[in-house]
Amino acid sequence: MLSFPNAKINLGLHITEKRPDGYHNLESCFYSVGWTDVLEIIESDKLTFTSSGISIPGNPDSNLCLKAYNALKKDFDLPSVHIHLHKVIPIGAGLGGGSADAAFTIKLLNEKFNLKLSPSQMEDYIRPIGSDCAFFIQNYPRYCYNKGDQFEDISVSIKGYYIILVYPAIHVSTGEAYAGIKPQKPVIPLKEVLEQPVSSWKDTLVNDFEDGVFARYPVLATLKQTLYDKGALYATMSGSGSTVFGIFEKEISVEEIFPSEYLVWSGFLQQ
Ligand SMILES: C[C@@](CO)(OP(=O)(O)O)[C@H](O)COP(=O)(O)OP(=O)(O)OC[C@H]1O[C@@H](n2ccc(N)nc2=O)[C@H](O)[C@@H]1O
Ligand SMILES: Nc1ncnc2c1ncn2[C@@H]1O[C@H](COP(=O)(O)OP(=O)(O)O)[C@@H](O)[C@H]1O
Repeated sequence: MLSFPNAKINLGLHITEKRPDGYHNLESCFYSVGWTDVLEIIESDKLTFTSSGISIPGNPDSNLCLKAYNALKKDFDLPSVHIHLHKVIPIGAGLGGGSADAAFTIKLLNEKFNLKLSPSQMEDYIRPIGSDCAFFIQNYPRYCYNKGDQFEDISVSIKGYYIILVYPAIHVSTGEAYAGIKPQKPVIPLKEVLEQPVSSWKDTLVNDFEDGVFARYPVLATLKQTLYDKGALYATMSGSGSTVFGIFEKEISVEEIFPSEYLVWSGFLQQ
């Protein structure tokens, strides 16, 4: 059985407070985009994991797909499987690719072995594996809060706009990005900003990680400005970076804008 774990972007991101457990509370809007990995699960005589495409740092035995399998295995008599992941979404890029792989593993196993888990039960299995994993279970644009693992529906739609995502081959560690933050409540509530048209977001929709990460990697600020120069209505960094994206009213050609080592995805937003 095959599935296609997709990336997310953050529309606004406020780190509001440090929690007693060392994590941070945040508020953001997670928005699914069509940059995808490919995940296949087949029955096998022993549990194995392989990957192709972009090389994944770390030991394959600790891949998030296996963590997701093991989380279900504790409660269900699952058969052994072979999991193959073809990695396309850049890693450590603020796109939540690894979290999507974990969540889609749970969804695929639920379907393949008819476990009859509800979306909220699947969210409970995946939450301990990574803060933004739970989003990918239901996978539609939502306001998120707490550690980024609790959700509310929201009226925001950028469906039909054209988006360009650019990963400039810089790996930002999520933990380090959080370490550089001074938490504070936003002046204008995020939900209020998101109800306004995209064309007004430039001065009001803010990612709190930008200042610290741009100070370390000034090329990211240049990249954001390039997207505005090309006509973006709105441009920002996604999550803790380093991917920067621009939202455009219509399709634009991305050829020759960016250096060849950058990974670029563009397309119309479907949700
Ligand atoms: C920043 C965000 C925002 O969308 O996305 P990405 O940039 O990763 O896509 C997320 O909060 C990333 O969540 P996720 O990538 O799942 O983080 P985790 O693996 O759970 O945590 C990595 C490290 O980041 C810090 N961390 C993470 C989440 C959180 N709410 N507070 C934190 O302080 C902790 O130091 C933790 O050890
Ligand atoms: N299936 C996977 N895909 C990507 N990264 C994975 C995966 N499994 C484990 N990891 C580990 O998780 C880390 C961050 O993954 P990723 O979700 O891409 O980050 P981010 O959400 O910050 O973009 C990587 O450094 C990698 O070592």
